[in-house]
Amino acid sequence: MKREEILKVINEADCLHSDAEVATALDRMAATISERLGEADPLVYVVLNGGIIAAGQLLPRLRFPLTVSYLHATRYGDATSGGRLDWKVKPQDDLRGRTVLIIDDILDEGNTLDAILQYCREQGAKEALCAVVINKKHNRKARPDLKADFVGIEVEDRFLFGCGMDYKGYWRNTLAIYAVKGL
Ligand SMILES: O=P(O)(O)OC[C@H]1O[C@H](OP(=O)(O)OP(=O)(O)O)[C@H](O)[C@@H]1O
Ligand SMILES: Nc1nc2[nH]cnc2c(=O)[nH]1
Repeated sequence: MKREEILKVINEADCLHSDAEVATALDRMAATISERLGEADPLVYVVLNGGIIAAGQLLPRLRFPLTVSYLHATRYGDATSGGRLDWKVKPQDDLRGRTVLIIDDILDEGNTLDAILQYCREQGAKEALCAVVINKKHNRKARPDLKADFVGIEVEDRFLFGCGMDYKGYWRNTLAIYAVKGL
């Protein structure tokens, strides 16, 4: 994409949640996570690429013992609708008997997190939980009862970017959450 097009996307986008609103949501999430997992010595996994901002903002708010690593799974690429999940890097630690917390930017249809959590449980995790900054509100979840354990903000059913989410590779690097004009 040309620089002018990249700038046009953000200039024309609707800002759905400001930096301050996302920060407040992260504070709330961190308090709930700390209450639930403060004693659990969790293995925390960031889902690359989208989870980098969520994790970078959330982890310093968690003031209890935990370890952090990453996994890499993707199913959208540059498209605005998802395909098959492509596992690029699976968790490298021994998950047996551990509490696992997965951090990602968004639970949309939920195929990504559903597969990741299932994998962790198959590997022997005692419990596998997930935290997302955004839950997208619609009735196309991979399973009707699919919910994240910790959610920051419920967002309308549009194609989003910012806060880790990309538009054709760009604009992951905002805290605020935007919807692409017309999408
Ligand atoms: O709930 P779902 O419909 O499965 O979508 C959610 C996933 O989509 C995005 O990742 P993407 O596949 O775009 O890869 P990326 O993290 O590299 O952007 C996002 O970071 C989530 O991991
Ligand atoms: N960038 C982006 N990635 C997603 N992955 C799942 N839903 C979305 C979305 O709305 N925007």
